[in-house]
Amino acid sequence: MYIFIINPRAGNGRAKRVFSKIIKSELYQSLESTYHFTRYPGHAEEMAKQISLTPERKTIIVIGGDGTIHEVLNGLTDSSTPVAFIPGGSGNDFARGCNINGSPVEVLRDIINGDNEKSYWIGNYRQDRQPIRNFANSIGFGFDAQIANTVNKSVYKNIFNRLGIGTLSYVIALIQVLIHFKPMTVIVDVNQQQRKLTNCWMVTTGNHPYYGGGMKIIPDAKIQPNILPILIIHDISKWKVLSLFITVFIGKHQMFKEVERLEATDFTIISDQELFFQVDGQTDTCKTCTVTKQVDPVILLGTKME
Ligand SMILES: Nc1ncnc2c1ncn2[C@@H]1O[C@H](COP(=O)(O)OP(=O)(O)OP(=O)(O)O)[C@@H](O)[C@H]1O
Repeated sequence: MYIFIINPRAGNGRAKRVFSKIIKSELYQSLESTYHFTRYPGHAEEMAKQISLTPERKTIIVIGGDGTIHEVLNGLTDSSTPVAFIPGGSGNDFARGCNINGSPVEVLRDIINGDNEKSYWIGNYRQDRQPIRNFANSIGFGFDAQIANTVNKSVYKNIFNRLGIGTLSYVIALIQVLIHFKPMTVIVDVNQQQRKLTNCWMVTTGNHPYYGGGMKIIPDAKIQPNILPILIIHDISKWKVLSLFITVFIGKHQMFKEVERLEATDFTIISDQELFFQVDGQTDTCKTCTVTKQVDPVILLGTKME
């Protein structure tokens, strides 16, 4: 049984259009399936939870963007329900990171064929004393989070998304944030080593390289168990940050001496002040956060990743 979860708001209606193409295909009509549209934020998470609790064998096929897959991965109660994703959002970093491409019906064929099945180790995070949550793409503290926050609140986001130049929103927000940004003082605990960073711009990790609709924030990140690739930018001038972020688009920013690239099974960030963070593009604040990898991978269908 295939159960489709579609976010009709994702990609300004793109996910809905993607599903209307799929529903007309012979392939879809040959499947035993049901579908559900999300009706409000958080609904995909609730549905994924209910679906994963049913005893039948089923596959969840998500049509939406990064926010929708984030919700579904947080709703799963265990890793026994395979998940597939057909991109229908604006940024679609999850699809990019997992090498899910082709027309909607081609992606559906890749899902049904079943020979494109891979393990996907999602990330876990615990902000302050709240319950553990999952991330599909990335979690970042500081500068990248403030950029995501500015983009999400902006009036230009939807306009640029409609024009297919959504990354331009991040460039504009980067300049807006750069003008006022104050570097953070944080304690970062990586590999049992605590360091105090007094001029820290950002601490970011991801399951794959992409952020902000295609920026290669951690160019060599791979979907793998147990290891978090961590990028820390600190002790850098505002002007140099600008040139550094220009190179993010081609994934060359790791050459800068102010960029540290570490690996760990987990890390904790601690601050006296509320810290901005972004997780899969949505923003929040916290004073401490521990990040790790989930031990049991999600079974992801329809991906051409290595
Ligand atoms: N029916 C609905 N009405 C309003 N918002 C919804 C509804 N269903 C889901 N949402 C919310 O829509 C938000 C945006 O979805 P999503 O992130 O998938 O699309 P996107 O922002 O266009 O794509 P991307 O994140 O890839 O740029 C999600 O945070 C989700 O909670």
